[in-house]
Amino acid sequence: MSVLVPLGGDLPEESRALAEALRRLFDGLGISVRRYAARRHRDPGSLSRFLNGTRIPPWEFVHDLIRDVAEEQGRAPTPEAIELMRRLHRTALAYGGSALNRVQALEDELADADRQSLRSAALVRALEGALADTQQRATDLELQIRQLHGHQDRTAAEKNKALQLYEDQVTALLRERQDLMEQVEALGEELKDAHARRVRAERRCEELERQLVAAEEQVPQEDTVAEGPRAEPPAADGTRAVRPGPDGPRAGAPAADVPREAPSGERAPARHGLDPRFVFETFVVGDTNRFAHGAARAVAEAPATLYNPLFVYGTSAIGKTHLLCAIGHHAHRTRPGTRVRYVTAETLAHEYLGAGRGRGLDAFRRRYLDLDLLLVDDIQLLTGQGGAHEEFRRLFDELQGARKQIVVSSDRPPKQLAHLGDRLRGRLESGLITHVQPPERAVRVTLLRRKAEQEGIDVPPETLDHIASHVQRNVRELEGALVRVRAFASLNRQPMDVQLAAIVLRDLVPDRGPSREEDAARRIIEMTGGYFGVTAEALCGKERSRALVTARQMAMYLCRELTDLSTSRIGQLFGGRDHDSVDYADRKLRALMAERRSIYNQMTELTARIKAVDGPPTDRWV
Ligand SMILES: Nc1ncnc2c1ncn2[C@@H]1O[C@H](COP(=O)(O)OP(=O)(O)OP(=O)(O)O)[C@@H](O)[C@H]1O
Repeated sequence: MSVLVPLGGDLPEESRALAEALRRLFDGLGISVRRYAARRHRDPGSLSRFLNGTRIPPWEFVHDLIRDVAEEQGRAPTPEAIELMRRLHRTALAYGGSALNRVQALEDELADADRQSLRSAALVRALEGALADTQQRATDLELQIRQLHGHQDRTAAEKNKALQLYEDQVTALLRERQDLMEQVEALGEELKDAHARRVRAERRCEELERQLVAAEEQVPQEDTVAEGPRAEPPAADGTRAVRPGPDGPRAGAPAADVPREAPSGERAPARHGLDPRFVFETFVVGDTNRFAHGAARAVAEAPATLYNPLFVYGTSAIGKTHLLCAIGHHAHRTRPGTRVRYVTAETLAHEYLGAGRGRGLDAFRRRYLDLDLLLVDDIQLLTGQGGAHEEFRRLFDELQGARKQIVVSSDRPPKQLAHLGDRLRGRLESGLITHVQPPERAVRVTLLRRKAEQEGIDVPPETLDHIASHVQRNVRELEGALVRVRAFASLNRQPMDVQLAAIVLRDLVPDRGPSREEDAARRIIEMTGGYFGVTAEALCGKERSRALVTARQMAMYLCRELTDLSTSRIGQLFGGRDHDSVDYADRKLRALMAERRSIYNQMTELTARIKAVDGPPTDRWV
């Protein structure tokens, strides 16, 4: 809208003020009137008149100019600047213009006021709404707070009730626990007693079983040939006992007390738990055992001076027990009065557990601390039950401190005896460690020749050589092979030549890794049980019916012959029996096979069946 301003005459003050403000604003654009008029499509004349105050421009022009100047200066027009110009423009219209201008100005102002009033009314409405909302929310929250307070009170009351209940229960349980702990203590004592009684009863059973079998064998039987002098049964304490003569132990024994060679399958009375057959004189020396033999001799000749302890290790049946016993015999023979004891680690642990506490334990300790020479076989089988490792370590320290000799054997080097604990293992490593390896061929031939001589049989050298070349790892297996060849030859009335040996030995000794030996033994037990119609559990159990005893002995014999396991380990697999039981079964079966065709046939058939199967035993054994 264009506004007319009166021409000529004095300009009203208000118009001049507006024109002055417009000119200052326009200067901020930094361009000429003409150029600005061209850019905004305006008439330059009118534009000049606005600026010199001769016409009052419409508000839109003023507003545009404010915006253009702000843009030119790189900013937005400030509300204060707009308001200032608005006031100047209104004043100019009101006082500097015509009546029409004034009407127009008042209308503008009214419109502004109206807009303002509308805005204020809208604001009032919005605020009223917001107030109502806020009040409503406050009311809601108040309600929620009251509900939560109620809930909180109820929960606290319930919690207090539950806490009280728990406290009552805890008090009752604590009381019950105390009672139970007292009962546990009492039962523990009873259990210890019962355990000791069980160990004693087990030993008694073993002993009676041997006596029973020995007694049975005295009774003449149709199919049985007398067995000759019997082996001395082990004493209840697990060592092999001295059978006293009428005047005390071994009256009339040779002056030097040299154990005589016992014929195969029999055992002369033993002394100090030492097997009388195992002396240095009967030990065949070769490259694989020379060092161990030399160390054993040195220890036997001067106990507790050179190597203490002496630790001998190697696989099964390569002469470790033989060397231990030989040391004992030699020491005893050359220094009469030397107190020697040979014991398996298993027996040692049993004795310790059976000793209990108090006097029993004192007696146990005295029995060992009185010794001059302690020979412990199969240390790998020393159980840690009831602190047996610690006890043995203590005995070890005291004996060593008192300059008493200790000799220990094992199927593995001390480093691999982690289960004995670091302290005991350290003691075992502290002396001389010797490794015995399976004998070389020449030694094996010598051993076979000697065995044949003892048995009084004539075996051609080439047959001995054939056997020696086929059975390499285990002397027990080697001797077993000779027994088999002999039995087969005698039953078939054939000469013991190489052909016959080849037939008997075919597949006799399987090539099996050591880790599978126990699996193999378990399979043997299962299959022998199956063959005789009894379970493996019964075979390893305590029942002693005649049929079961024979089947059990056959299984033991086969385990010994067909695996590399030590006799002690085999005994363990048979329900925790000791190695004497296995030795006894072995001797008995050898004799029976040579005498009774039925037994030989059964053993041959069973062996063939066992060899035909190659796989792990069933889960029952796992
Ligand atoms: N070098 C040897 N000279 C004479 N006999 C030997 C020799 N090596 C082993 N033997 C004989 O072999 C049989 C088994 O030996 P021994 O009982 O000493 O074995 P071991 O190594 O202790 O085995 P295990 O750990 O299974 O008991 C014994 O009859 C023993 O006399």
